[in-house]
Amino acid sequence: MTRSSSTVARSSCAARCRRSRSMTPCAGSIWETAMLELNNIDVHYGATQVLWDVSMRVGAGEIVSVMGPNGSGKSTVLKAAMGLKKATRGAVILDGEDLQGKSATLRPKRGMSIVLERRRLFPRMSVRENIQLGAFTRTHAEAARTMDWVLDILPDLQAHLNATAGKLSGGQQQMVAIARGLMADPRVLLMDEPFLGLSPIMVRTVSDIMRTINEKGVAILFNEQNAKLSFALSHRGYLLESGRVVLSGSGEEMLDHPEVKRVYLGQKTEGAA
Ligand SMILES: Nc1ncnc2c1ncn2[C@@H]1O[C@H](COP(=O)(O)OP(=O)(O)OP(=O)(O)O)[C@@H](O)[C@H]1O
Repeated sequence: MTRSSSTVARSSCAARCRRSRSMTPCAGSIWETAMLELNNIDVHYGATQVLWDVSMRVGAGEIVSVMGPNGSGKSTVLKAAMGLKKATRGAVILDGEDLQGKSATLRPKRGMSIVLERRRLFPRMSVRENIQLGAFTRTHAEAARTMDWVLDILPDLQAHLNATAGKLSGGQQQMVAIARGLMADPRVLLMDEPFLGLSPIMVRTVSDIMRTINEKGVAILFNEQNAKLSFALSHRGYLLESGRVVLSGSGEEMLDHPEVKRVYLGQKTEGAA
């Protein structure tokens, strides 16, 4: 299959997914009332372009995944959304406000925060100190209130607040990283490879935590290269290949797409040799 024929087929599928959105509970009005929008984003590292014309939407209350193979640009999408990597073209819109070109520190103030890939904790600091770093834009009183809310979502952290972060297991460290992201009291939480390096049990635990966070009214945009995990957890998903969005739809539609099944789920599909 050639790239061009594949792209045409996939683009029409993406359009069909959008047109048929009322068939799925997650889309419809949510699509129309996008909270976070990436519009036609290009990103370069030096002279090398890694994202081309990437457009994505995250509606209030949605879990949205970005799936794709190694090096397809998933992390760069999240970094561009968070302002950690400047897009060379396009716009990042949060609740109608164009954040493109504005400082990354404005995002938490506007209700967006990120859980970085590989946790990025300060290993010699305590769990409490690591978590509190996420509240750097907030008052002491606000941070204290949010800490209670965070510990309600992640009660297992309570017993480890005074422990040295670097001594925790990978799964516990991921909880700390999530807690730190939540301390900004975000309305949209970006999660860069939240399952990286976790055991299957911890993957289930972190998936459940993501659902709980979402049920509390926080929209989530996350990336993951396992198709099943990505699309089973998300209301909607995007497939990114070589820096381009090649397919989008509801989680169910993505899991049911013949190409996702064949290439990313290793399933034989009708007509396949
Ligand atoms: N700091 C950087 N400098 C130069 N190139 C980079 C940098 N970061 C990423 N890249 C390149 O940009 C492309 C996209 O990388 P990115 O990390 O966004 O992909 P990814 O889909 O998240 O990959 P992975 O699943 O392996 O984390 C890759 O070709 C990568 O080598």
